[in-house]
Amino acid sequence: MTTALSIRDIGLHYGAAQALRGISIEAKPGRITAVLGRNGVGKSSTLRAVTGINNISSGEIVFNDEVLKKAPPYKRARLGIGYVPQGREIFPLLTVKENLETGYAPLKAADRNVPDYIYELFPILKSMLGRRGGDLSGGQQQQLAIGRALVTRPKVLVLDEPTEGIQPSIIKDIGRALQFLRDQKGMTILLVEQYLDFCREIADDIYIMDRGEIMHSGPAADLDLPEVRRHLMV
Ligand SMILES: Nc1ncnc2c1ncn2[C@@H]1O[C@H](COP(=O)(O)OP(=O)(O)OP(=O)(O)O)[C@@H](O)[C@H]1O
Repeated sequence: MTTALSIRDIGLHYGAAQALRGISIEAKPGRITAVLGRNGVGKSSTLRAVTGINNISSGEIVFNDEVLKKAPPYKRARLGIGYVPQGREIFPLLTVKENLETGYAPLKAADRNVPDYIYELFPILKSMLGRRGGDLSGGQQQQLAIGRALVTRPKVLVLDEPTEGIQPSIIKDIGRALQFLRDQKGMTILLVEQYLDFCREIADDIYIMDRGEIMHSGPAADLDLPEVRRHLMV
């Protein structure tokens, strides 16, 4: 399974306000690509453009050689774009099992099951299947949100600040899970983050974003740390 996602020179507006100014990002097949930036620089807007929640005003997004045009979110989910939104968006009154099953929506009837490897990655989900989503800790909810996205059988997994508000031990589990998905499942992963050390540990390619533009990009190993820290400072 090797699928690439290519964001080409996209612009995005909220009314008259321009949030993205010619963003280009290549999420290469079977690699983890991280976009780093402070609050409000346009990271979530970029991911919402990829998932079809927000329309772009210029440029194009290409998934597996197909230009996505105005395909709505459910069609993109069906194509294989899995999304873990900022703040997780777990259904608090549904059980863990029911939250996972919401991931069935884009699947054919025959595929409507939860693959075992999801429980191997996040054993806590199996032990809490009957609990309400709202009773889980932030870290457990993040694992549930990733599990739910994996139920949709994504080829590309897109995550919005997966470490936000999460305790260090669970951040490590999430990092290991993303590396497993890359290494064992050949998944292409695109995430946005503010947490530099997490990205340096797991990402292959890193982009730095500031005020709606990409300021720097390259392999994680070649990062110019003082320059990156300057962009991440509030
Ligand atoms: N629905 C909206 N309507 C109007 N302006 C918006 C909307 N969503 C975001 N913005 C603005 O667009 C810009 C980029 O926001 P975005 O949420 O994409 O940034 P971000 O880097 O993800 O920040 P955060 O880490 O706070 O989520 C900001 O100036 C923000 O105020």
